[in-house]
Amino acid sequence: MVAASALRITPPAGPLNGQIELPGSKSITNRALLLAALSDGESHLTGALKSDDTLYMAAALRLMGVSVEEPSDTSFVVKGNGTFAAPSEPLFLGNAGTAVRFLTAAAPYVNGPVILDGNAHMQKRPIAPLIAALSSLGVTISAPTGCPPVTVQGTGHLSGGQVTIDAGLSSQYISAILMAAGRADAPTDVVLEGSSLDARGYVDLTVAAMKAFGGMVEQREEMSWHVTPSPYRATGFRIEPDASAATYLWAAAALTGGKIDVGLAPESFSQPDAKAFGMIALFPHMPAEIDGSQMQDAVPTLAVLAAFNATPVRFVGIRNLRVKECDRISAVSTELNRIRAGLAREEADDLIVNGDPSLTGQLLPARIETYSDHRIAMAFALAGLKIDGITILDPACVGKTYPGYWEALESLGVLLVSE
Ligand SMILES: O=C(O)C1=C[C@@H](OP(=O)(O)O)[C@@H](O)[C@H](O)C1
Ligand SMILES: C=C(OP(=O)(O)O)C(=O)O
Repeated sequence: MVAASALRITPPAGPLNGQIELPGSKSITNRALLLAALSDGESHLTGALKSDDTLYMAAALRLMGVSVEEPSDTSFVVKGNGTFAAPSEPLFLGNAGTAVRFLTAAAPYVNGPVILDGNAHMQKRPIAPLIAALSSLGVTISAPTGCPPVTVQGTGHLSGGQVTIDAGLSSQYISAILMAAGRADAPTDVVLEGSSLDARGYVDLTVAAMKAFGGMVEQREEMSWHVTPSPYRATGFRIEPDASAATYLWAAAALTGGKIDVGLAPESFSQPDAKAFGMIALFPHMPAEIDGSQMQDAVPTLAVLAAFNATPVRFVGIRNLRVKECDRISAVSTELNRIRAGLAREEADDLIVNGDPSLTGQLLPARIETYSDHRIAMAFALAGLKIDGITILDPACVGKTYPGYWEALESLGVLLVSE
């Protein structure tokens, strides 16, 4: 079914009820793969996500001489020895932000040249602040366009020291440096420029994953972290289910008045997007303003849900959504307006959704453009649970993080027709 060029969704007649086994967390899987590769010994990762983003990461590590085996659909066995071989070809990482950013900071451990590249979308996603930070640590590195491709001349070492980084565009720059710094020659102080950090919860995930592999890292102040080098230790590591994936199912249940068990209570996730549950639970009385800065990947889910809310919702703190897989502020606004003109608008970097519960049950034919962005496809499928006529173009793009998404909806009784 995912080979179809479009999927038409039929609104279910009643509430969606059932149980769904979520895929593993993308963020945690890609952290664990890198940390296992930087460890000496054999790590067993279970509950892992197998999707475009994690398979690009695994393939890149193999090209750098790391043994990465896949004994099952949800596990990886990684044998690292703490060094990376020079890859014989450029590392192609699709549109996986985590893989590109994390491997860029780890590339100095290669003894030789490394080129990190991605698809056309990735070649528009900024990486200059990470390049500047690594240069200041003495790494020979360049990315002439400010986006991938990135070329690193590795020496097998990272010096450590003090590094200041502008993480205004992505928290992944900090996570990348912290993980790499665990193996540096000297302690590293990572200091953030500015006074606030969007997506801070992802840095907390990084710190937790480093500690699980024996890393020594502490947050010293609001805006600084200290890493003491110590060899990462291979370990058995269980990856938690993906919280961003859970948001679609929580929203599907809220929209249809059903109950979907995703196997884990919202408060049990350590990933930032689980916070979105608090907003979903308020539907159809979501607040007039939602700050998306600490649950960024859940904003498309919340925005589509907001289209059916009793009152309008303004999303603030979402500037970074412009540099994700696509410009998500513009994509969500454009596609909501495709369903019905006036349903959403952009105001500077805010998104305003003019919730209208009377959309429910209407026939509003709309072919939703998904911009190769898994989250646009998954979020707009939710509109198809309430409105007749919603067709999702390029449905296979969900393979970036949730290849089983359409099957999950079908297992809940949603009728999908391929076109
Ligand atoms: O560190 C991570 O795993 C992630 C951090 C966030 O990105 P930014 O830090 O670029 O906002 C998030 O959007 C992305 O899906 C995963
Ligand atoms: C922004 C995302 O991904 P990444 O930055 O890891 O490519 C996402 O999964 O929504």
